[in-house]
Amino acid sequence: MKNTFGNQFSVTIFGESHGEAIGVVIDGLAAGIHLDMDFINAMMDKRKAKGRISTQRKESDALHIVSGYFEGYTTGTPLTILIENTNMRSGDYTKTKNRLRPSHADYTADVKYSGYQDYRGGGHFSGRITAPLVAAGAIAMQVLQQKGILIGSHIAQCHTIKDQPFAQEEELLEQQLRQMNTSDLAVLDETAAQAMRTQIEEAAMQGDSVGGILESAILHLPAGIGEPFFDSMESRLSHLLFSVPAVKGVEFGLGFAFCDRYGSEVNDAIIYDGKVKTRTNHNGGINGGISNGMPVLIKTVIKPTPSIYKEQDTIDKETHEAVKLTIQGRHDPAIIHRARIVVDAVLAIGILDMLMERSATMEMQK
Ligand SMILES: Cc1cc2nc3c(=O)[nH]c(=O)nc-3n(C[C@H](O)[C@H](O)[C@H](O)COP(=O)(O)O)c2cc1C
Ligand SMILES: C=C(O[C@@H]1CC(C(=O)O)=C[C@@H](OP(=O)(O)O)[C@H]1O)C(=O)O
Repeated sequence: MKNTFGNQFSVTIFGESHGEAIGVVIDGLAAGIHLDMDFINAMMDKRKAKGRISTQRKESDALHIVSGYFEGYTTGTPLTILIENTNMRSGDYTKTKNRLRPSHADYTADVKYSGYQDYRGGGHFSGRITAPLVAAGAIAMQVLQQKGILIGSHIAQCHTIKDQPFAQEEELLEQQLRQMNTSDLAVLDETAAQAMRTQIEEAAMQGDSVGGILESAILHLPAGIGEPFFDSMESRLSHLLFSVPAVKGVEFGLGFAFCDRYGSEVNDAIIYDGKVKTRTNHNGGINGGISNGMPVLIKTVIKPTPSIYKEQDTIDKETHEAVKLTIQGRHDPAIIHRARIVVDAVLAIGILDMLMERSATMEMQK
């Protein structure tokens, strides 16, 4: 299915950045779940553009639940959420309509949709469509939290500034996740946070943009979730992560850093401490595509925002002549601080879907 993800907990997203509204249809929610709107809105708030480090397009992202919800509880039928677009400046895109933005989806959208796509603001390819994704992820997160599962991320690196890494010790990691989940700028080290802000603001002043790396963790996930090959936990989570605009790389555990290590250095010794555990967690909580009960550890690379104000080389899509592009409009000088909650949201969607698959199999056959 093209615009839908999930087998048991499925989300279908729709809308364009400059259309009337964007939204999501969620299927697979049980009847009788009391939605914690304060929790859901707090997650929505973390994606919002704030200050000089974000786009100046301000949207309230108010959630209008139009189906599947009655008197504070889910009904068990498809839950549809609409989010109105209220602050568009479509004129910014008129003059440069034929000039394909380097690194954005203007060219690929044009080829795929034969020129019928809504080009304003990147249309359906806009980061704006991650707002309904966060709404769906917040609902999934609420369900997971009731099962004791905790998900969170921090900005491990923004351009050249590094945060301290997540703690390896589980109790400390849990504290850090809880701290990040109440922070607006998800950085552990306050000095690094300030340096990141400065670097983003400096890039913005130059008409440029920066990217970075998010580090995420999933805690208290039981062992045994996932499938051996095509639906391995890595496959399912990276499928979702690569759906987020501007994500260009994902790694689990040591990831690419495995390349120059000996097996004897990076094999995770198995121990028993009330339950089966590993002494180290280089594999990021997953073996054979299946969770092993240790924290699931993921890194995600977010590229610098494609729409920059410096002059760029491109072509006119009608004439194919080489032209210069100077954009107008309101863009994020960095995406990473807003994408962090989108990453948490898609991880929650993926984990809930996999847990529901597992429990459906066990319930029916055991
Ligand atoms: C939360 C969020 C905000 C974004 N803001 C912008 C933006 O202001 N300007 C822009 O050009 N791209 C922005 N992007 C990224 C583009 O949407 C994305 O790079 C583009 O759709 C091309 O997709 P790709 O980078 O995955 O290839 C944003 C992405 C996210 C997740
Ligand atoms: C509006 C949001 O982000 C937008 C993401 C985006 C893009 O190209 O991805 C481009 C800009 O929007 P516009 O269509 O107005 O140029 C950003 O402001 C949002 O995330 O809510």
